[in-house]
Amino acid sequence: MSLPMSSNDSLHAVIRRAHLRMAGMAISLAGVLLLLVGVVVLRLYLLNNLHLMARSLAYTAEASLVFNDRDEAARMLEQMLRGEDVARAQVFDERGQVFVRWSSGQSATGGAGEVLAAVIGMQPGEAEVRQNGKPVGRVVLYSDGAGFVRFLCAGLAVLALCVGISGYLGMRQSRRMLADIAEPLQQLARVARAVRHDRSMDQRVPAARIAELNELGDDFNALLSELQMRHERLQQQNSVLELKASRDSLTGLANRSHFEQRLRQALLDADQAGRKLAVLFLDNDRFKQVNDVYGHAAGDALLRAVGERLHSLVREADLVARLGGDEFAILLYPVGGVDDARLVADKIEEAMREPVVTGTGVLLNPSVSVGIAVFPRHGRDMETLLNHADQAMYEAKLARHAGHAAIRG
Ligand SMILES: Nc1nc2c(ncn2[C@@H]2O[C@H](COP(=O)(O)OP(=O)(O)OP(=O)(O)O)[C@@H](O)[C@H]2O)c(=O)[nH]1
Repeated sequence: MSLPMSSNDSLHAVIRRAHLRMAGMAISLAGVLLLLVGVVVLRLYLLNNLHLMARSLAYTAEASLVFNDRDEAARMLEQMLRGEDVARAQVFDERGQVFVRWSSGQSATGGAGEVLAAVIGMQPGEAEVRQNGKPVGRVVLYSDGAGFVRFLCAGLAVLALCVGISGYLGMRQSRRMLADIAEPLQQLARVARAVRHDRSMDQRVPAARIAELNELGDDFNALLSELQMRHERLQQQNSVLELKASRDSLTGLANRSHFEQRLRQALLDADQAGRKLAVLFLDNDRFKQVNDVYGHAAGDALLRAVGERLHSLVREADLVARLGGDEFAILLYPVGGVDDARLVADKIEEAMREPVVTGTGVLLNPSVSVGIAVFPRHGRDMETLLNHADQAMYEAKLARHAGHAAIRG
């Protein structure tokens, strides 16, 4: 059976409509057939009944006809037919003349029964009146069709009840089917939507009662697990790449581009929040000599050691970076002002007093020159601040070059 469907019909609506139609059609068909069979059987029964009644009247009317007593015949008809499903009765004498008539008057069905009886071809019930085997008259009875009307009313009421009950059962059945078929599909759609819109791959389709749908859900879940695994692997690889892209490979500190990115963000934030930040620019003193005298590996060891010491001196929120070569930078945010930044610079100088021992046992005296720039006092943008700090560092280095030895052998 094909059902007309609009593209927006839900599965629930389709199942419910199909159930209702099937139940309605089945019950209507069965009901109409039963009514037809019932009418045929009832017609036979009523006809038989009418004949029996006519025969019994024929026995009773025998005396009235023989003694030509019409009053007695009329009384007898009234007595015997009142309350029966008979509309009219006629008693004929032996010449075929009407001897007496009887009518029930206003019928309970208002005439509809008689029309119905005529429609289904209900014939009158007849019986001969005999005396000593010789016919002396005839009794004819016409049905008032009340039996048919009662049967039809009861039949239609039962049919309506059956349609109602089957409709209700159909709805219940469709609800159960909805739970078994539509709900797993809805869950599948919900999870697919969550994956598509929110990229949330940790949701799974619950188990379904129907084997095929359960298998579909399992396959979908397996696919999701695979996708989730790949997604997590990609995320891990991305974060490793991101980390690599923002780190200096020698010291493990932030590199220049990451430092500049963080500095830009911090400047925006400090500007909005009315806070201060400081940039410390650091350059190793006479670093070239380390490389020249002890080799590049010793120079690397010194750079790593300086990086570690710088990192250990600042707060978690601050950022230490190697800008390249023997240059480092520190972002202090938030900071109280120039004095706080100077305190950090002093701590750096203090930390550099401790010599560095390389893997090959070479003892190196680290020394760095530090320049300070504070936002907003020395500049409001990154370039100005870095230039200022660089200039300050250069001046500090000039002062240092006077006497400090960078290498102690
Ligand atoms: N070992 C090592 N050396 C590096 C690295 N990157 C740059 N250098 C060297 O570091 C030296 C930096 O020297 P400069 O800053 O120009 O000079 P300096 O000797 O520190 O002199 P001042 O800064 O004036 O005190 C150069 O010789 C570079 O070749 C590195 O990753 N490892």
